[in-house]
This record gives sequence, structure tokens and C-alpha cells, in this order.
Amino acid sequence: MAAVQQLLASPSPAPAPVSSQRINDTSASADMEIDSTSNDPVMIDSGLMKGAPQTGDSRIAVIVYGQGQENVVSVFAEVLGKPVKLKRSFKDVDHEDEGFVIGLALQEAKQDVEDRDQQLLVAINAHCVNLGMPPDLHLSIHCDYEFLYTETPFCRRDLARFISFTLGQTSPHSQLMAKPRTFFISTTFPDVQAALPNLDILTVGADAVEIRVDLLREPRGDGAFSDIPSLSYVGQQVMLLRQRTELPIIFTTRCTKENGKFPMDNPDLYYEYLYRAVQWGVEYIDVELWLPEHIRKKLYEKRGNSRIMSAFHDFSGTFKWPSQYAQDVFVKSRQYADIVKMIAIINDHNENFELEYFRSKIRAQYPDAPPLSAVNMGEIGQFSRTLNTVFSPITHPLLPIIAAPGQMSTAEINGALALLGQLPKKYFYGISSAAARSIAPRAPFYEKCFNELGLPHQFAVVERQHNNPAGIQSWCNQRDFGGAYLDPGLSYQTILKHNPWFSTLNNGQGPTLSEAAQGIGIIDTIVVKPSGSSGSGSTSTPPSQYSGTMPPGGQPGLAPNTSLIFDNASWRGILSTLTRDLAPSAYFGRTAVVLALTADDAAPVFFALKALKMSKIYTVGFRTPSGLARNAPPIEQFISMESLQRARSVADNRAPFVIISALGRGKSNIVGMMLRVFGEAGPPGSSNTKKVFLNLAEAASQQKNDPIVVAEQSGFTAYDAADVAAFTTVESLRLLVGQNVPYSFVRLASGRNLF
Ligand SMILES: O=C1C[C@@](O)(C(=O)O)C[C@@H](O)[C@@H]1O
Repeated sequence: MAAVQQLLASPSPAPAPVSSQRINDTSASADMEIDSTSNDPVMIDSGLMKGAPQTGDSRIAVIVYGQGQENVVSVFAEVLGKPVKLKRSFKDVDHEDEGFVIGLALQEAKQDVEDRDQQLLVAINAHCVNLGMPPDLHLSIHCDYEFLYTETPFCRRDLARFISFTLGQTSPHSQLMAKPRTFFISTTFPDVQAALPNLDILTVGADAVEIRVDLLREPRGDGAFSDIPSLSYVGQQVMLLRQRTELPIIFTTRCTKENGKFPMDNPDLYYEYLYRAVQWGVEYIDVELWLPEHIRKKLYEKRGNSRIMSAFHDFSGTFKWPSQYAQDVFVKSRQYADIVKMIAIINDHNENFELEYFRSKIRAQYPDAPPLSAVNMGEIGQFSRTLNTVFSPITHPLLPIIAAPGQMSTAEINGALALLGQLPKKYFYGISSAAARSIAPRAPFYEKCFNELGLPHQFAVVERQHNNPAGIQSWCNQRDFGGAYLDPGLSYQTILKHNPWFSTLNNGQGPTLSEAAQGIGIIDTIVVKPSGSSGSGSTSTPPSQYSGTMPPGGQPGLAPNTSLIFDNASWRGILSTLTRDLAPSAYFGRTAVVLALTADDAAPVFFALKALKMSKIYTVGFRTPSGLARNAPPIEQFISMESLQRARSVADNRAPFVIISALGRGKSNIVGMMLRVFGEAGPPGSSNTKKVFLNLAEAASQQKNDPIVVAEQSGFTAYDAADVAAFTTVESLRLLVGQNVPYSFVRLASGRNLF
């Protein structure tokens, strides 16, 4: 550390060219401390992190651009973290272009798009809707994907999401299927534009948003509306929706026989619309079961990274869940589906129980089948809507109409579950230090969410004294404990040392650790789970032994058959912040600098950087314990001017790309210096992606040496603690109450609108 201080005290050196021989010279490492256990770049999926970024499609991305739109190619390249080349035709693209993003003008691309080498390249038609023309039909049909965008405003986040998803670097479906309950909101707007102002509030509690394409009404210009909205109109509506929500979209063309407006005389039209939705990178495609098999099969085979939701609705009033027909419907649906949806009108309340029996029978009989989402319609069927756990359709009071008879909102579903004793009132706590509360006050937001979601729970912030981690157990060891977040998080050892009750859980084995908590060692979320049949053997403390302040309404002793899971949400907050405007591939194989006073502050950062497949982390200000280094990319501590110089002079993608600081305000000149040192643009031929700075310490304060300001002046894209806190809040709500609250709503509720 002394050496670092000395280094930091000296003036900023000019970049010195260092020969590659010197970089590879192992004798040069005599003055550096390697904290890692291995120096192999972490480039393989360890399988440790579910939903973490994947390498995905490694073909060369060729971006077809319209007249005067070549800039969009550079933006694609920046987002992917690659350099750009322009070419004259698809056949000019060859293996030498691997690692580049290729731009191709529309007129030239049209010539040989059909003959392109599909093993080598992936073709993306980028079309600017502001120019008033629909996309070129030939290119729309023949390119693999189509990105529709507005020039002003240009929504980079939308591009990052589109390209990460279509190239398979992200997988929202696997993340959603890991949730115990999922909901989607069926929007019924004739024009998505009308939904936009309320979208944040409308989507609280939803895991996905359905666009009912059949309900869209495209003005024809003569005061009337087209019978079917045109593809170019639908494309713009999808674009508008995607620009305003980070939630996955479900694209639905509901037919007239199933309570929709899409005509049924031409099944090929369904293919045309649904396949185009795949090309637009829509996450879920609703494919009705009545469609001819060859269409359903083709859509399933060509779905890319989109997921197919097979849909069956029976409005006859004669459908019976115990019938062979119901089972046949399931068997037929599952053939070409990632999710099977079955929805029927019933006449008797008992039929809700028949559906529950059907659900469990299907699960037992077809354990490898896609998940089943099944509900009954009408008021009588509402009970089944509270019991379905896979993609339950929901509505919201702010929508113009409900999408189907008997639809309920999340708040109504939760209210009903609470009345039925399925969602008992629990106490949740924000256990924080005074300093953390002032940086990112989360408490009012939790209360607001509980209200909005109709959850019966109570939330309270409890303050833990600085440097005193004792007393946490008092909040957890009570019958109605629902869960807690710790802000800041504490190390597993510290919690256990000062709160011995936790060690008595699980028959003395202690609380269960999630994979993230295990890898990071810092706990910021305590989740309550009903135990499996094996029984946790959790030990309740009798009142006489109970130490600490009793929470209002609390009864000492953890409820029987519950277990506690120690988890970490902040690494996901960091990961989501870093990938908001960039695809994960922008980070793959590159290096980072992490500044912190303690390894504990850096631990979640390491885990996020590992998920991003970064190849090396330079550290400043702390030593990395070997346990932490094992779960991180190789680490080198900056301890001397030479080690810093070396890192700065690397003439390729190994020069630090990300700087993450957890150093407080008093250390902002150290951070500022690092930013200036590493802020220069890369050498020619490297990517133009702006380097990234993340300030985890405190919100931007507009003072002169504010690291955020220095970072922006030094050419970085900068994010602050509030960004991470909002994403972390989203994650901790998911972990604690199983409900999704969009990031944009968190930002809105904390007083900063994102749009
Ligand atoms: O399939 C469904 C389910 C639904 O029909 C319902 O019953 O809530 C509503 C539709 O918008 C959606 O596509």
C-alpha cells in the first residue's frame, strides 16, 4: 500500500512505449505481487452463475445500413466492443474479418444477401424509422435479424439489449424460469404510445410485457384504421415498447376465435408476422396451436434465441381438464414449445381443482416437458389465476380493457393469496448503517413496492451501528421473519462470529449459501425459504434466551420448516449496470482496475467481472485473500510505478478497459489520477468503445475532483452508486419476495427518471 501511495503521490507520467518483449519478460514480474492462484484467463463457463452472460454466436456481425446511416455500424461495434470495417458485398467478408463488425450499404447488401455464407456471418438489417420509409422488404426477409431504431433519440440501451439477446450473450428465459413465479402483463392498447407514460407503474410485478398485435389499430389516414396493422407499423410499435422497458416482450397475434382480432383465413400471415418478431429480437413468440403443424414447426426451428409460447384457448364452455382431449392438447403443444399455455372457460368452481390435478399429473407424467402455464377464464376461473405459477397473465387498472375475462392484477392475485392464507404477513428488514442509508435510501421504495404489489408484508429499516455487526440475529430469529437486506453487506465470517444463532441452523451446519454468496463471501441478502422434505432442523431460540430488541409484532423463534439462505444481490447490480449500454462481449477477455480499501468492498465486483469473462484485474489499495482470488479472474496488485506503467502500455485489448472504485470521497484524487492515466484511447485498429468507469462509493457531487466528472473528461462512460443501487434493489426484491420491479420504476421512485 505504501508503494501505491508513493506512486500516487508522483506526477502523472506520460505514456511510455514499452516493447512487447518487455511485457512478456517474466523477470519484470519481480516487483509485482500476484494475488491470484492462477494466471490463466477465465474464459470458460464455470456453470457457477446461472443467467450470467454467455459467449453466444461468434459469427461475424454484418450490419446493413441505410443511406447516410453508416454511423449506426460504429455504434453496433462500440456496443459489441469490436473495431469496424466497411465492405462492398457479403462475399467480400472472409475469415480475416473475424473480430470485426462489418458495415455494408443497403444497395450493395441487396445484391448477394441470399447467397451469403451463413456459417461465417450473421446479417442484421439496421433500419432508421425516422426516414419515413418502411425497411427494404428483400432485406427484411433475408437478413437474420432486423434492428429498427430512431435517430433522435438514439436508444443505445435498446441496441445493447437487442444485440446481446439475438447473439445469445444473454438469456432472459433461463433466468425467468429459475424464478418460483412469473407474471406477464397483457397490454391492450391500440397504440403503444399511449402506454408509454405509465409503463413503469404498469409493469410493477410483471416479468414480461405482452404486445397484443391484433389489438393495435393503425390509422389509415382517412380517419379509419387498417383491418390488420401493417408489419412496418407493428415493427415501430415493438421498437417504441422496447425503448421504454427492459422487460422481455411477448409478441401475440391472437386470432378471432380465441378472443382476438387477427383473421384466421391465411395462416401464412401468422408466419410472416411471428417470424419477423423473431428477427426483431422479441424474446417470446406466442404461437397458436390451431396453426398448421408445418408453420409451428418452422417457427420453432427458426426461433433463434426467442422462445415459443404455444397458446391454446377454449371458449366453448365444454372443455374438461380431466379429458383425454386436454392431455392430447398438451402433448401436441409441447412438441414445438418452450412454454405451453392452456386457457379455458369453465362452468363450475370445481373445475379449478380439476385444473390443479391436471397440472400435477402433467408434471409427473412429462417431467422433461416445457413448463405449463394454465388458467381458467371468467370470474369462476379466477381462483386458478392465483395458483398458476408460470407466466400468469395479469392486467392493471390503468389499462383500457382487460385482455380476457377474469384477468386480475398482481395486487389482486397477491391479495387473494393473502386471504387464502397462502401469502402470510411477514416482516422484512433493511439492516443498514447510517452512512449507507444516506447514500441510497431504499426503505421508502420497499414500502411503495409492497403497496403497489398488494403484498401484506411489513417493512422496517433497522440501523446497525457502524463496526458492530452484532444483533442481526435478533431481526431474523422470529416467527414472522420474511427476509432482509444488509446495506452494506457483511462477510459470512463476521456475521457468524457476532451472531452465533445462525450457526445453529441446519442442524448446526449454519445457513445455506447461494453460489454467489459462496464465491463472494459477502452477504447482503437473507432469504427465507420453506424447507424441503429433508427438513432444515432450524433451531428456534426460546424467548428466555432471546437477546436483542424485539421487532414490533414479532414472536421469537424462526418458524418451523423454514431455512435461511445467505445471498448476494450486489454483484448482479454491478453486472446489470456494466451491461446497460454495452453487450457483455465488450468486456470479454479485457482487463479492469479495481480500487478499494478492503477486499470485502471489492468482492462483489470481482464476481461480476468474472461473469463478464474478464481476463485480469489490477487492484489498488488492498490485498486479495486467496479464497476470493479463486473465484475471480487472475489478479495483479499495483504496488509500484512499474506495474502501473506496464498495464498502461499494453498495446492491445489487454490495457485496462474498466475502472471500478469503491474509494470514498477523501480519496478522489487517487481515483482521478487512475482515470487520467488509463483514459487515453486505444491504438488504431482497436475498438472505439469508450472505457467504463463505475463509482461505487457515493453519488456524484458535482465537486471539482468528483471522479464522475473526471471520468467523463477523460473519455470514460461513467456510472455511479445510484445506478448499481437501483439494479441491486431490483435483484434483492426478486430474491426476497419473488417479484420483479423494473429498474426504471426504481429510478423513478427514487426521484430520477431514466427517460
Ligand atoms: O394467452 C393469453 C392469456 C389471456 O387470454 C388471459 O386469459 O389472461 C390474455 C391474453 O392476452 C394472453 O395472450
